[in-house]
Amino acid sequence: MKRIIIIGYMGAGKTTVGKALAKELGLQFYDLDWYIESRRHKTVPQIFAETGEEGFRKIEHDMLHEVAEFEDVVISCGGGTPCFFDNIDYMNGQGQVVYLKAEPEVLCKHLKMGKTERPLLKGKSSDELLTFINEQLSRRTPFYEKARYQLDVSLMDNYEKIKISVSKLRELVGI
Ligand SMILES: Nc1ncnc2c1ncn2[C@@H]1O[C@H](COP(=O)(O)OP(=O)(O)OP(=O)(O)O)[C@@H](O)[C@H]1O
Ligand SMILES: O=C(O)C1=C[C@@H](O)[C@@H](O)[C@H](O)C1
Ligand SMILES: [Mg+2]
Repeated sequence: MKRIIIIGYMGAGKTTVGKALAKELGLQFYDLDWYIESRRHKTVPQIFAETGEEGFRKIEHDMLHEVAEFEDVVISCGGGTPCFFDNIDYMNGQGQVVYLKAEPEVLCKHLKMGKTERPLLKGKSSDELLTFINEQLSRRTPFYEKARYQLDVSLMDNYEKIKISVSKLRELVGI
C-alpha cells in the first residue's frame, strides 16, 4: 500500500507535483484543499470568510483524517496543514511525508502565477508578499522539517522541470 503525503509552503508546487506524481504511478490523487471544497460545497476563500481561519483549520483537520485513510494515493496538503493541531505527527504515522521546499523568491514567483485565490495573501503588494512569506516561512519551517523526506525544488523551476521534481521525488521515497 502506498500513501505519499506532500507538504510545504503555498506556491511550492504541492498540487502540481502531486498530481503529476500520482499520474505517473497510477495512484489516485487527492488535493486536500479541493477535497475540502467538494465535501463542504464551498470554496476555501468562502470557508475563511464565513468561519475565519480557526473554522477552516478545524475543517481541514477533520478532512485530513478522511483522506489520510485512503490507500494507494498521493495527497497534496494545504500550505498550513502541518502547522496546526497534531497534524504533522498524524501524517507521519499515516504515510511517507515529503516536504517540498523552495526559496521565498521562488514561492513568490509561483504565487503570482495561476489563478488560485489564497485568503492569507489577499491584497498584498509584491514587497509585502515577500516579507510575509519570509516571516511566515520561518514560523512554519519547524513543522515542515518534521517530514521524513525533503525535496528542494528551487533549482527545478520551470514547467519542463516539474518532471524532474517528480522523478527526484520517486527516487527519494524509493518508489
Ligand atoms: N517547478 C515549477 N516550476 C514552475 N512553476 C511551477 C512549479 N511548481 C509549481 N509551479 C506553478 O506555481 C503555481 C503554484 O503551484 P501549486 O498550486 O502547485 O502550489 P501549492 O504548493 O499547491 O500551493 P497551495 O499551498 O496554495 O495549494 C502554479 O501556477 C504552478 O503551475
Ligand atoms: O498556507 C496556508 O495557510 C493555506 C494554503 C492553501 O493551500 C489553503 O489551504 C489556504 O488558503 C491556507
Ligand atoms: Mg495546492
